[in-house]
Amino acid sequence: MFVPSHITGFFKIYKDSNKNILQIGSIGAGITLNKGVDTTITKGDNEIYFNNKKINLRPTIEVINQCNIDNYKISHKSDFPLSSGLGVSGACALGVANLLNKDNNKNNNSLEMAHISEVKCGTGLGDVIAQRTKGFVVRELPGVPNFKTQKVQKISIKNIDNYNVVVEILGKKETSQIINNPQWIEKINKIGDELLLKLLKNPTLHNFMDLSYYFAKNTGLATDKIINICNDLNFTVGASQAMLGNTVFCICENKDLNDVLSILNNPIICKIYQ
Ligand SMILES: Nc1ncnc2c1ncn2[C@@H]1O[C@H](COP(=O)(O)OP(=O)(O)OP(=O)(O)O)[C@@H](O)[C@H]1O
Ligand SMILES: CC(C)(CO)[C@@H](O)C(=O)[O-]
Repeated sequence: MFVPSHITGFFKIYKDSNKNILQIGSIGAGITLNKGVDTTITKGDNEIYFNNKKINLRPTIEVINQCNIDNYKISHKSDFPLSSGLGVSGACALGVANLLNKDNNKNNNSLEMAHISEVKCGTGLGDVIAQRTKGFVVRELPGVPNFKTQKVQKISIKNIDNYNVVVEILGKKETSQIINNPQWIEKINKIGDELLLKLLKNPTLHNFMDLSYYFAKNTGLATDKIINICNDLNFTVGASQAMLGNTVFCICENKDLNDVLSILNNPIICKIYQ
């Protein structure tokens, strides 16, 4: 079961504790990539493997707990590491939830299960909704119900084959340390507030990258190192920090790909997956 990775460019957090957990989440915009996580479930001793290493991956465990299964071996094969702003924990949670719900025709539940797991673990607020939608995704209301009420849009991209998403992972950053911190929430929400409307007025990849860079820089989430790399990539469609990680992502046209690769140390070339 393949689930694409997801990069959030900018977002705003909605965490009202009086609300149902399905309504907690974020609004924002991002893209899914053709690299991600492939998950399988076989019989075993209740173990979870991530790229052949046994780990206790909380978002996956949360999904299992909701399903009451036993004697499983879950294997996540991922193109990217965890904690890098690429929505890998969400891809793992949604992959398991999709597999566990496939047989009993409850597939609509799998998104809810994965979202609940991500919110409980503090590992994501909107990734799995975008990962289910796929493509260039705008989330106009927080949480899962809005997926059903069409408040999640897939923006069409003209000439999509001409675009590459180049990813450079510089280090790790735990999402929960940011989205559970009141000072960061305030900064993120102050800057993130008007960006979605600006994107919807002009829904292009170029504008998405401009707004993502503005968000990364003005929230203070991006390090100087990331800002410098983004500035070096200013001849492209745009470059910014993948939220919420210590990772640069750049969208470039085919004609600029070699120049982008020459600037980065460990570039990973992806395509937008829809
Ligand atoms: N070796 C490990 N063993 C167990 N859990 C791990 C290990 N490495 C990372 N994790 C867990 O993986 C999860 C990563 O979630 P996190 O949200 O930070 O990253 P992500 O989903 O990959 O990216 P994003 O920033 O896009 O959400 C966290 O719960 C973290 O504790
Ligand atoms: C919080 C987040 C940026 C982590 O990847 C993402 O889940 C989102 O856009 O809500």
